[in-house]
Amino acid sequence: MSAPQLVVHHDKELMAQATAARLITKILDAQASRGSASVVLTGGRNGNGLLAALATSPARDAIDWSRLDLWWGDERFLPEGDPERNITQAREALLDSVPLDPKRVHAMAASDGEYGNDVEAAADAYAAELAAAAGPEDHGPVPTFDVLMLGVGPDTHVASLFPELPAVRETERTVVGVHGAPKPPPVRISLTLPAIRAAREVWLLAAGADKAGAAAIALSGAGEIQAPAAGAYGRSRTLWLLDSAAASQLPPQLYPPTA
Ligand SMILES: O=C1O[C@H](COP(=O)(O)O)[C@@H](O)[C@H](O)[C@H]1O
Repeated sequence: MSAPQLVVHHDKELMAQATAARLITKILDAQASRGSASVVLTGGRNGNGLLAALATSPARDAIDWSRLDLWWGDERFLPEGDPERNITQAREALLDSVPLDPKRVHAMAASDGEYGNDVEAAADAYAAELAAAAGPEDHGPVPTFDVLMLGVGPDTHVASLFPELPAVRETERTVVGVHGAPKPPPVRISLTLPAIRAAREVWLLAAGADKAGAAAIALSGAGEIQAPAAGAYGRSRTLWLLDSAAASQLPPQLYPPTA
């Protein structure tokens, strides 16, 4: 477990641009040292803002997009192409404008896909895809993602792990179907906390005043069942990327930093 580190940007636009630059560097470093990079994308406003910033960065062309694996932390279980699906929004923000290898874009199934409306089968299939991508060096059923990003919801949810729902209590499976999510749509697919913790680096994104309470709770010692964001950490690094509005309720011992 790595203790959270905080980076607070002035506003959400700056946070998106700086985080896009950070992600580009991280992908380049991973490709240089391991040949390819793996990134887990998040849905939501902050995640899509980051992808849009990356799309307009001239440095995006430094990335070898054909040597990048993209995974998702969660997906809204809706028909293919639905505008509310996380992958639809990611395609629009960035993915359709860069030369990715389609075989390395690991989408979670849609509700009209090969598993039909069976969200458990769709979750199991994603778990199997992750397990097939993991090697002996990963010591488990999930690849050691270079960066796994999570948008923090105003209720402290991350991926589709909502406070007190069964998915956040999962300790064995790496991917689960989620029912009864308080944020629409109610049916979703999500990585679990054990899968999230397989990542080398976990980046939690929180921008906007509506995230201030969630950041304060998750960073103040709350339990992960009540505050799922508190249970998200990486093997080597856990980075909270905030804007000043989202940092406005942090306790003074956390922010602002003392000299
Ligand atoms: O529904 C979701 O919400 C969260 C956070 O979204 P935001 O719009 O409040 O930033 C996101 O992390 C998750 O991937 C998504 O499915």
